[in-house]
Amino acid sequence: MRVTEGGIELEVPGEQTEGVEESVFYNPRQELNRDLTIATLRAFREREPRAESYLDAMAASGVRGVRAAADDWDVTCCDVDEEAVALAEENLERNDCEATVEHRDVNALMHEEVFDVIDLDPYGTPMPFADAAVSNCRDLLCVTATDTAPLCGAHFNSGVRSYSAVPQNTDYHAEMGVRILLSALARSAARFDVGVEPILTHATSHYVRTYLELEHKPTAADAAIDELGHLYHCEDCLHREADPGLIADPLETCPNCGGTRILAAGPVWLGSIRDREFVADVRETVPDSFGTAEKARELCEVLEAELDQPTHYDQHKLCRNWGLPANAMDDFLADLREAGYEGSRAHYGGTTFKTDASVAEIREATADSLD
Ligand SMILES: C[S@@+](CC[C@H](N)C(=O)[O-])C[C@H]1O[C@@H](n2cnc3c(N)ncnc32)[C@H](O)[C@@H]1O
Repeated sequence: MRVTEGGIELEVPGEQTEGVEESVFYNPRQELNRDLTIATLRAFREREPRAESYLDAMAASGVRGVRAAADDWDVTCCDVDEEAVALAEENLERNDCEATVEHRDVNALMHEEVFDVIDLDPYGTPMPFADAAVSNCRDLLCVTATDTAPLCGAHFNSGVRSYSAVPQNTDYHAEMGVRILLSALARSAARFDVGVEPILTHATSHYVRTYLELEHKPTAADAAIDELGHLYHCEDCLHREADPGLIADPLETCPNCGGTRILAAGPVWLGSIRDREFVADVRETVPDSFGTAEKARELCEVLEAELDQPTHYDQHKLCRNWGLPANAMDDFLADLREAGYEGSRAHYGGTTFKTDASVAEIREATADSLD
């Protein structure tokens, strides 16, 4: 079937049924991910003009590589699958784009060659590729993880195995995934004296995507490790606390309700998940011609305004816990701000928000409007 995306044309094997395209080599649901990738590459090149080489490490149809090559990146497409490699070659040719195409295990390639930008987009966890990527990427590492159940603690053992951390299944599950992934990548990078700074991260539908600016310096690796810590979550009243530092000081009893059903997660990334200015640059770089332009810009806008707190609340879940009907999110946030707290929407979904108020303070600040 023929697919058009970001101004390029692809031929991918598969059937088009009722407008939904299905192919093992091309996932239309990842178009937002790819549009943001291209916008991020453009914004990053403004920031770091010497960045030239881009490795599409898991090329499949070659869609990312073709789109980057059309933007004048010096592209290498790699895939371990023979059919994918042939397809990527055809799609490059179809769009008059040049790139090096490698048919091999990308871990071996990354250990042999250094790239300015590496894009990891595997099925499931990216961690088997993390060591080779962080040690052989000069400037920007782009990573997708689609194993959201292990990341958020729903598949606990798998999460522990893949990420060498303890994830917990909470009401902020997508954010748990973001922070477990960033923690694991920061720790992998630190082993090679590389520091990571997440300049853009989002959790969208069934994946987490992050862009890490790398600094090859032990002090930068130390600074990234300083962003790690633990999260404690009360299953009864939804109170949560962040505990910075690698040495955990676990909560035994909830300071809000006295409950003892406390979940402990970590090490997680407690630092910022994006650079606001960079996200604004990305938003401004998204052209109208991108299929997901509106969605991409909206996502960037929410990310720019989102507070840095390491967990978000779900307003509906809180109100259910209090046995009260939820009101409009704008009114709810206005009450928090009027009471002197910070409040923002979160990009994790319609009823999610962030605040510096504790669960008890939220209850008090919004009581008049909800009761
Ligand atoms: C999710 S698909 C990539 C999708 C593509 N990047 C896109 O945006 O449409 C994952 C690809 O990774 C490839 N892959 C898996 N393990 C690999 C490895 N060790 N080295 C290179 N490619 C690998 C698979 O063959 C598959 O084509």
